[in-house]
Amino acid sequence: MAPMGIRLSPLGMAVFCLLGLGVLYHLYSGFLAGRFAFFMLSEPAAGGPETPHGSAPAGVVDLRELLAVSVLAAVRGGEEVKRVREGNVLNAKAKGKTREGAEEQLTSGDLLSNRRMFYLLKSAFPAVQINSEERVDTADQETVSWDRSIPEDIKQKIQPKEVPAESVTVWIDPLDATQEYTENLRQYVTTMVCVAVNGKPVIGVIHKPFSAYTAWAMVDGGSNVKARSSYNEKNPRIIVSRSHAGKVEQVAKQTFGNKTAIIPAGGAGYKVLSLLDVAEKNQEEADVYIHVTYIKKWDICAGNAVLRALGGHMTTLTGEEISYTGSDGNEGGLIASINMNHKALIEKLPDLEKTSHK
Ligand SMILES: Nc1ncnc2c1ncn2[C@@H]1O[C@H](COP(=O)(O)O)[C@@H](OP(=O)(O)O)[C@H]1O
Ligand SMILES: [Mg+2]
Repeated sequence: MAPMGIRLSPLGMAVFCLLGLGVLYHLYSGFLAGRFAFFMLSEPAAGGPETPHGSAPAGVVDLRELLAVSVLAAVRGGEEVKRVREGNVLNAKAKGKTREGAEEQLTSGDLLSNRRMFYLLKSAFPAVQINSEERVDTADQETVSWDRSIPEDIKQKIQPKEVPAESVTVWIDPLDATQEYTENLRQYVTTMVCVAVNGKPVIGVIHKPFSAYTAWAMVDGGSNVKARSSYNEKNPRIIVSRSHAGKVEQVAKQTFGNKTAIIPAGGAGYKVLSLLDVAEKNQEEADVYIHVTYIKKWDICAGNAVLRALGGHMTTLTGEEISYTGSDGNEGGLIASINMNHKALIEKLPDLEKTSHK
């Protein structure tokens, strides 16, 4: 049998210590040092380390640049959405059904906008993960490049802020409210880009192609849009889906009473804008946005980021934050509000499980 106690000679001890130091040095100079550098770079880096072309070092992205490209992508995608609608050749076809059995439409507007938005973002930030509602046809690449210019209003309001490229997930919705687009209800249509960092929605862009209106916001950064000065907390107007409603009317009435005003509208982007101070002719106003069926993360991420940046909230119906990494679906419904007691709203909601079995 081997002896239980092992004795090392002084030479053995020295070799052992040297080996240990070697391992520590390797860890520190490689992985840990990299992490530490990213951490330092996450601080606003006015005049920080830059490559000769003024862009962030490899492996790192500047959120201000990402915001600028996101706005451009939403606008450029919107041009396609508008062009297809005005040309009246939508080539609409069914791409499938939702879990509730509603037909999901796909048009040339969705596909052409997606192509533009995806390749613009991908060429500007090749290292970043991009999740889009529509599939990208790699055989049909578009060569669109970003000239690296940052619009004046973004420059004035936002400081450069670098984060590791691997922590970023971009979500694109090339045409929100496709159903309404096919019905020519143009006011509901938006294009959206969202940037999540470690799953948290940080940058949101919501663009209305038919009125050339764009809202953007960055958490802990700035925005070009703000909350309204007041909200009706006692008798809130509830904005809900017109084409994927599920039991939302029932939920809203059970929560706020039978007389509560319910506004059916298309598009998740449009419904988030209805909670804000948006000076737009065809934009309705509401106090709370509720959605009870399954929904995809590209539909809600940009609105979630904008609300969060302005001090509002978008959570599941049980009050959980939605993480914008991993799977593309959100199962828990959503409730969005700003300048209201969001927790109190959630506590008022009926148990959805019970409601759906009624
Ligand atoms: N139950 C569901 N399943 C899948 N997608 C849903 C859904 N409910 C809503 N959505 C999507 O969420 C967006 C907003 O929905 P609504 O207008 O009904 O409020 C729409 O996105 P798209 O138009 O981008 O497909 C819609 O398709
Ligand atoms: Mg959508």
